[in-house]
Amino acid sequence: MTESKITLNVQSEVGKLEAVLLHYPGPEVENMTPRNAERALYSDILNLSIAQKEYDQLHGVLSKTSRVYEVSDLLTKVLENDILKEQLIQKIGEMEQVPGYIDYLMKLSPRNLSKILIEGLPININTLTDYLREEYYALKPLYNFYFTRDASVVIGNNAMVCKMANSVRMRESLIMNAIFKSRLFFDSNLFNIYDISDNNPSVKVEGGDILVIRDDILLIGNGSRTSSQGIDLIVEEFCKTGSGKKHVIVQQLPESPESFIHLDMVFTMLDTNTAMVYKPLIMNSSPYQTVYMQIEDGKVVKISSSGGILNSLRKLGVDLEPVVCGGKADEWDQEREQWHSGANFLAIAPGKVISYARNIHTLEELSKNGFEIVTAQDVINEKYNLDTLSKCVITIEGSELPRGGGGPRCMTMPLRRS
Ligand SMILES: NC(=[NH2+])NCCC[C@H](N)C(=O)O
Repeated sequence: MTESKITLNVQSEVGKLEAVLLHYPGPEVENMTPRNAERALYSDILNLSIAQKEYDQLHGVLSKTSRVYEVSDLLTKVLENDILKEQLIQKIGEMEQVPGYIDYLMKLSPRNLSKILIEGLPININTLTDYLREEYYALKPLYNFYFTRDASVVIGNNAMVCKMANSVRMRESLIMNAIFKSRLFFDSNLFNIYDISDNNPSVKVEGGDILVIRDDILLIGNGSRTSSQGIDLIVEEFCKTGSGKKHVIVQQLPESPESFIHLDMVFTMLDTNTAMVYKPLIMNSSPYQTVYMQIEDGKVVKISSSGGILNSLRKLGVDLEPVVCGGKADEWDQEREQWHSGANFLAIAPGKVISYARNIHTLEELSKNGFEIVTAQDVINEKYNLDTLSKCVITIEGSELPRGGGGPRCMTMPLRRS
């Protein structure tokens, strides 16, 4: 990471990625047992050493192609400032109801504190009540922090801090808020959904549900992680900035299975004119509505049901060719590959995307659509010059990482795209 500040700017899902925020998965992802894996929002427990090797491939490709920021480095820098440190610790003490640990945390060095805030802090057991509670942690590990996509989002020049649906991910948002608010690294406006939600428990917003399609179009998933009340707040904030027309397209999502948690698990952009779709939900008729909202000079002037994401976008001049996750032939392949984040792509430039190597039917479909398949290792070793390829999928190994419940889009938070 270099030192100069950058201005946040994201106006699309596919513009050339210039800066991205990552978190290298550490011991926090293993700090669980089958008894509490579900509470950690995991369907299985990862083998960390393999997950890290897989993550190295993602990290390697992104470091070659854009500027990479690591959350724990930024957090450590923030904690070097005593005032910011105290503000963050107080907030955590209050939100996670651990006032008794504040003095201890304040005495830790910035690096050590950053580690504990991410990897968790075991509870001091000196009362019978604590003993019988069978709780191992005072501060739970941030099991899901390697999915940096979810706790904050950059929309235009704004950083938005999310209000997570599950308390086990709440600290991620507090940390992201401290990082943006410090203004040490990024120039941007900041709005925090927690702060503007007025403690309304119905307000929930997570970044995996938010796609910036164009500077005037947001596509938002509405399901277990992002509520209608949350979307109404985003609409209000999004309306306030700038003048003229804006468009919000909302796609309802099923509550289960858990692979439908975010919109980016069923729909992601691959190029200016191509999207990856999970066909049963995006192209077939289903009980899940697509709703179009038009906003003019700060006011919602129209809300109507619209026949699907592709149709809504086409009306706004964004004509997308869908590529079917799992291939067109077999619904089981579609279901299985969607489960392993087969629709979750990150574009690092128009038509240049990253995905897991395991989803072979999806890759075959992409190949039929003119995408060259190259491995992350070959890109890292400079066997390919990405500038000379027009459309490509860079594949990373993914046996362990997808067990956490997400893919390349979930694991990356774009800070700047051109
Ligand atoms: N943008 C995404 N789809 N993120 C996936 C997050 C998965 C994570 N286990 C959770 O349940 O929160």
